[in-house]
Order: sequence, then structure tokens, then C-alpha cells
Amino acid sequence: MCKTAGSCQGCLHYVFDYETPKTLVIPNIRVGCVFRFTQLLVVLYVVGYVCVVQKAYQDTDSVISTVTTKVKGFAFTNTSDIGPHLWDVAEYVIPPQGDHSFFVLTNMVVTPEQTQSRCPELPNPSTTCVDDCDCIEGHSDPRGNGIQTGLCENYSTTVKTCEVLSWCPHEVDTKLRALMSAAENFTVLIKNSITYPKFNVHRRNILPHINSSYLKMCEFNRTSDPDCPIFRLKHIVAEAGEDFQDMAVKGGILGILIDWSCDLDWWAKKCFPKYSFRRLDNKHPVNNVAPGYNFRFAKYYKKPDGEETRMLIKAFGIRFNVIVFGTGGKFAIVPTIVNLGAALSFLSLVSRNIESCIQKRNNTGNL
Ligand SMILES: Nc1ncnc2c1ncn2[C@@H]1O[C@H](COP(=O)(O)OP(=O)(O)OP(=O)(O)O)[C@@H](O)[C@H]1O
Repeated sequence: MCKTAGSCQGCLHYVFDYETPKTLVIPNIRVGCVFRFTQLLVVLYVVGYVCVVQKAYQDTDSVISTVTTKVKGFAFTNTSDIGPHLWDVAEYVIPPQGDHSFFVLTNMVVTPEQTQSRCPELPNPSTTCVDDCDCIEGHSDPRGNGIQTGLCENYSTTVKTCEVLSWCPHEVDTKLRALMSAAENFTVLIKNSITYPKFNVHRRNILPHINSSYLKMCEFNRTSDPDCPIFRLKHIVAEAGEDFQDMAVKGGILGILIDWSCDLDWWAKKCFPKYSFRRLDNKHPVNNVAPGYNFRFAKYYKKPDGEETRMLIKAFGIRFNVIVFGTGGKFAIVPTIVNLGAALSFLSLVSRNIESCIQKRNNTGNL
């Protein structure tokens, strides 16, 4: 009975007793210096890192963006396959409609005058044969050129291969050199519009001071003309640390990065895009197997006798990917209060920690 009454009283004290911290004045220069120094560190952290670097007083939003591109320039080639040929944008940009990713043809293997017929396969260990028994009618190898007819035919005077039903003659891509070396002087206009929906802020990379006559003659240069949205391809590749002619042979993927990280507060500087360039299909320095980027397409036409003929093009080139990213930040009261509260609690922690240190030292001294 007594026990229960005692514990009830204990509970009442626990709930209703008022507690207040006791202020302790320690007249000690060393302790005072440590206290002020730690306070200074906390203030520097809050002002320097939290406010200036992290801008923790801001609310943030991610960028939403749209990109269109337009390439211009001409190249002239004179090869045994297609003879003298002038290339303009309608031919070397594939597909012609430029969005955030566009491909510029820099090299090709052309196989003209292909018709649907029967011809011997290109020689390799799986296609060479001695007689018809080595070839299976109806068999097709995805790595080959067509469907076997079951016959073994002369590929050359010394080699026999299985005959296939396919587009003949077959493509031979052995020696490659950058055919369209003039592509390095092509230029690309990048139009990029962005929005920060939370703040209802809209911007574009064609800045307000740019007019049409300036756009007709400008070219991006990091130091002399950083606002111009027209880029020379050679310049892009060079800034990515690559050699254009080298990359043009086998192709590759290049990233055009547009950084729209912006401080949208009125006292901050204006919000401009920052361009940078990097190769995205990283070359392996030692094991450089299957390098670059290529694909095939064909141009179809009919001969006067009505036979369907095509020119097969194995296209090598550089695909440019425009990647837009960034975060916008603007002053907001909620993150400001939250971070200010955290900073103040840090300051109170400093004095508490010093107090408990001193108490521990005193206790050990007493012992
Ligand atoms: N790749 C590029 N290199 C250099 N200038 C370019 C390029 N693309 C566009 N321009 C120029 O930038 C300006 C704006 O291009 P936009 O495509 O909006 O207009 P356009 O009149 O349809 O261009 P155009 O008919 O000359 O292709 C034009 O003066 C255009 O000639």
C-alpha cells in the first residue's frame, strides 16, 4: 500500500516538477577561449558553408528542357564507288530533323548497284565449302549476307563459298579512312529552352541581347564569344579532348552538356547556360574492340528495265547528344527557418559540451 503511494508521488514529481538549467560562470581564460573559438567555428560553418556554399535558405527545382538542332556545311568527296559528290545537310545529317540527339556522317563504305540475286558468300571459316554437301539450303547466318541456296560456288579462282540469295554484290569494308574530313568545319545551331516550373521561370540559350544579324555571323568561343549558340564541330570535339579526324574514321558519341544551375534570387547574377563537351563512348586504351558507332541504310531506285536496285551505305559518324541539366534555387522562408534552427541548436550544443567536459574533469579531480 505504502509502496504504491510512494511511486505515485514519484510520478507526480516527474510530471509536474519544473526544471531549469543552472548558469555557471567559469572565470577561466583558457575555457573562455575554447568556448569562443568553437562558437566561431560553428558560425563560420553556418554562414560560409550552409548559407554561402549550400544556399540552404533556398527552395530548389529541377530544370525541364527542350532542344532543337540545325547543322550546316558542305563536303565534297570523289570516290571510285560514287564519283564526285557534293554532300549537304539533307544527306549527312540522319535523321534530318534535329532534336537533342543528331548524327553527322563522317565516313562510309558504299556498295553501289546492289540487286536481289544469287552470289557466293564472302569467304570465312563458316562459309567456305568444297562441294554442295557443305551448304544447307534455307540456312541463314545472322552474321552472313543472305539465305543459302544449297550450292557451293567459286568466290575466286582459289576459294569456293556457299551461294546465298541476297543483295549482290556484297559489301566489303576493309580499308577505312575519314572520307568526309570537311565535316570538322560544319556548324550546329542549338536552340534550348528551359523552365523551372515551381518558380515559373523561363529562359533560353539565345540570350535577350542576341539579334538575327549577330546569329548570322557568330560562332561559339569560350573566351571571345561564350554566348553564341552556334558551335563548330571541330571545336566541340577538341574541347572533349579528342581529334576530329581520328574520331571521324570509326565514329563515336559526343555529349554537349548544358548546365542551367541557377540562383534565381533577384540579388544573384543572371542565369546563363554553361556549355561543356565530353566523349560519352569511352575508348578502352588497351582492349579497343568494336570501337565507334555505325549503322547501315540504303537508297533505292529502279533501272530503266524496271529492276529494283539500291546503293547500300554503311555509315560511320559522330552522334551528338545534347544533355541539359541543372537546379534552380530561390529564397524561401521554410528552408531558412529550418536551417537557422539547426544552426542555433549547434551553438547551444557547444556550451553544453564544454560544461559537461568541465564537470567530468572536476569529478575526476575530486576522486
Ligand atoms: N548550323 C548553323 N550554322 C550557322 N548558322 C546557322 C546554323 N543554323 C542556323 N543558322 C542561322 O541562324 C539563324 C536562325 O536559324 P533558324 O533555323 O531559326 O532560321 P532559318 O531562317 O530557318 O534558317 P535557315 O533558313 O538559314 O536555315 C539563321 O540566320 C540561320 O542562317
